[in-house]
Amino acid sequence: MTGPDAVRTLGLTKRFGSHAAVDGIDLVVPAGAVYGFLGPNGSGKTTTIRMLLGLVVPTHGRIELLGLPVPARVVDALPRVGALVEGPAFHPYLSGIDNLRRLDAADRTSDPATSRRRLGEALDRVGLGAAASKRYRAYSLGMRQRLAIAAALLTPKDLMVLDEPTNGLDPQGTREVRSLIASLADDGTTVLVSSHLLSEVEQVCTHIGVMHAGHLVAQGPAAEIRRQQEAEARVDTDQPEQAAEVMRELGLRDVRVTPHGALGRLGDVAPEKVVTACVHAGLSVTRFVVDAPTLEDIFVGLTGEGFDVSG
Ligand SMILES: Nc1ncnc2c1ncn2[C@@H]1O[C@H](COP(=O)(O)OP(=O)(O)OP(=O)(O)O)[C@@H](O)[C@H]1O
Repeated sequence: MTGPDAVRTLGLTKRFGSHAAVDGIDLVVPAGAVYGFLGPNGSGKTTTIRMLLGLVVPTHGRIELLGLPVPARVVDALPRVGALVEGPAFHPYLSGIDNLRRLDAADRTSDPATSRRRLGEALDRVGLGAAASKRYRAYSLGMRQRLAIAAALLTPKDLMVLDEPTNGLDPQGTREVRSLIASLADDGTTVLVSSHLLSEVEQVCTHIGVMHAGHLVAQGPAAEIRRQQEAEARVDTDQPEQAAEVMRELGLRDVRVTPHGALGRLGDVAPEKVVTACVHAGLSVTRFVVDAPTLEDIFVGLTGEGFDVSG
């Protein structure tokens, strides 16, 4: 997709007293991305999202949403942004569709003439078409969260911002929300989704940003972060010291000698170069392995904290 990035911030900062909840972050969410905004609880994700949506005034920094400066043009940007931040209040004894009808009627920007069609489309969009007339109290947790997303989709959106949409959901509900995120992305909607549970979003993210203590400690395409951050090459040989020397000369970092050979972080060095250089140096290589770290490993390295993978 071309056009401006869906979200861009520069030096975005929020202080509460002397505490910087968000400390000078430069967030870039490209149009068309599913951006996983990850980090442990309290790392500043919600505060960032609230600033993006004009709900909290930044202490410093600039924000652009869909190419428009916020807060100056927030009124023009927000109708194109669907948000799930606090979750709308639904009436337990009303059906899903009646709940949406109430919300739509209360929205001064929506057109009553098209309400019926838009309600149907939003419910179908989240897979609740068949359960539209069931009472809200009979919905499962996953269905409730999908109805909240439908509420954000009553008018077409270019960007969806979902703050911890899988919080409190069982594995089935989590899968439902995840597949909904994937289908929103298929339709060209940019999605910014926050989570402290890596496993819940990593499968659907094209991009990730990792928050730690108010700082954005990593950001970029998910594949690139996986590739660049920590991939390690391991050479098994009966001449470990010489192998380590070759690896250092090639520019590998953190090179260590092991009982069976040597290993080091590849960085930008192509793995095949390691093998070629070892062979050229006259080493007999008995095994060569590249260990790509899991995102979990990377986050533990970046934040010093594990992500709760069980939920
Ligand atoms: N209104 C507020 N007043 C004072 N401190 C606040 C306020 N809102 C957030 N904080 C603090 O800012 C820090 C970041 O909180 P934030 O809610 O943005 O984190 P988070 O990453 O979204 O975590 P969580 O997933 O727990 O919501 C925390 O230390 C929190 O206590």
